[in-house]
Amino acid sequence: MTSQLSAGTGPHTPTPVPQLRSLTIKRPAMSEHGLLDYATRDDSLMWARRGEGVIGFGQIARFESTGPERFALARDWWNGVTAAAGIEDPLELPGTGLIAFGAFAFSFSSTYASRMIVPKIVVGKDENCSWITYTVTDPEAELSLEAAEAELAMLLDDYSAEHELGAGVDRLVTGQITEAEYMDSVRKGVAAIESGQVTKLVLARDAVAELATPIAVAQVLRQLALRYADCWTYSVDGLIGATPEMLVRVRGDIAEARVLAGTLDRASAPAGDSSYAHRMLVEDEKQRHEHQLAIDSLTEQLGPLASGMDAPAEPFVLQLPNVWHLASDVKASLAHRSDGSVPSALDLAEVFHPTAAVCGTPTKEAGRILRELEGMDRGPYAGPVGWVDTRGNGEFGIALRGGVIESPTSIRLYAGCGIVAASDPASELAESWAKMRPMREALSI
Ligand SMILES: C=C(O[C@@H]1C=C(C(=O)O)C=C[C@H]1O)C(=O)O
Repeated sequence: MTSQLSAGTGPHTPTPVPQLRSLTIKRPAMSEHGLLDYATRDDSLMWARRGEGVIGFGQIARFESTGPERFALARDWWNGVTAAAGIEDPLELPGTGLIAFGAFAFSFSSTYASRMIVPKIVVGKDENCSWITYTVTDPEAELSLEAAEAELAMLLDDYSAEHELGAGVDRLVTGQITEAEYMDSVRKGVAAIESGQVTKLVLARDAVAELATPIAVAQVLRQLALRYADCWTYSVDGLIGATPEMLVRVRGDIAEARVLAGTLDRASAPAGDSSYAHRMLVEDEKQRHEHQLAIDSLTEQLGPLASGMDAPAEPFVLQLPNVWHLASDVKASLAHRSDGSVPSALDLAEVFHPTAAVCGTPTKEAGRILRELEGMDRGPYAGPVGWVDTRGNGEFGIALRGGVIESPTSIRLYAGCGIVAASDPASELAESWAKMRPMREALSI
């Protein structure tokens, strides 16, 4: 059953807004693996770090949009869904009640449809408790803990993904551009910087992993989550990965972001040199400059929306299994608007996207140049991926260190590098490979 409410305006056909009823109930404590115990289906939605987060099963509502208005249309739709929904949520925590997972295209010109998906069942966990949210459209459907648990048990038990042995061999093939073309685009990027058009440009490339057997998505996600414990492991409708970069997290009126820029391949580190990362990142002028540009772009946009902001003067070194990054955690108190509300995680994802860390500086000009130089559609790579609840809480990471599943046996991986005047094409190519390593390892390719 749908109401007469419709989402958005403009060239898009209005998507009917479903009338949802949802019930959230606290659940008993989970095992030490937390949510990972529930990451067994290849088709589930996921946002998790250190066993906490949200996993979604099934799809009760969905919205798609493209173009420059993709965020605004998604927001209108979500506001409509929220207004029409009957939500029973005694917990009222970030992530409880009705939530939607979202994945957004990097560019307004992408053919990738940005999407919001409301799961039928969500299992969630934070530092204090676990919960289940059950959502139905049928006005006659029973909304109870028993019905929710029965459906969850059925989804988890009945599912055994078929990953039969195939005939081919696993291989990695050239994506939309070759390695030589990538290095050429880096050269052109450096020239654009030297001519003063931009100060920084992020240039990306892709590679397609073709597997002999269907991708064991749940297994890949569990591996990423265990190995990349400092990252947020995500899975939204075929977009999967583990990102170290938090575009924005909103809890009540607090917004937080983890800004990364400045990378060092750990495979390049000389053995026994414990000060290597500090010297090559914290004490390196090029890396610090690149990092500062990323911080400035965030704080400039956050400033007008905040009543207070804490941006550390010195970045720290984030150590991941594949690379080291220069990282800064920025925290702000959001300014209340005249109606008392604060911007939602989805509002802020739109404001901050694309950051200098994945696009360049100044953003608009860098975006124009990268579309021209990259020669590929980034799809959802480097776009916001995460979830939002009906109170505006949510988490959107930047969809990095991942890929898009294009068929049961193929996945397109993406990686990019920040280019500044001192960048060297061969080093940037090597860095892009280092950034694809987590997915290649998880896929065993
Ligand atoms: C663009 C990517 O990563 C971004 C670029 C970085 C850099 O150039 O140093 C570091 C972290 C990310 O902000 C990617 O992983 O594809």
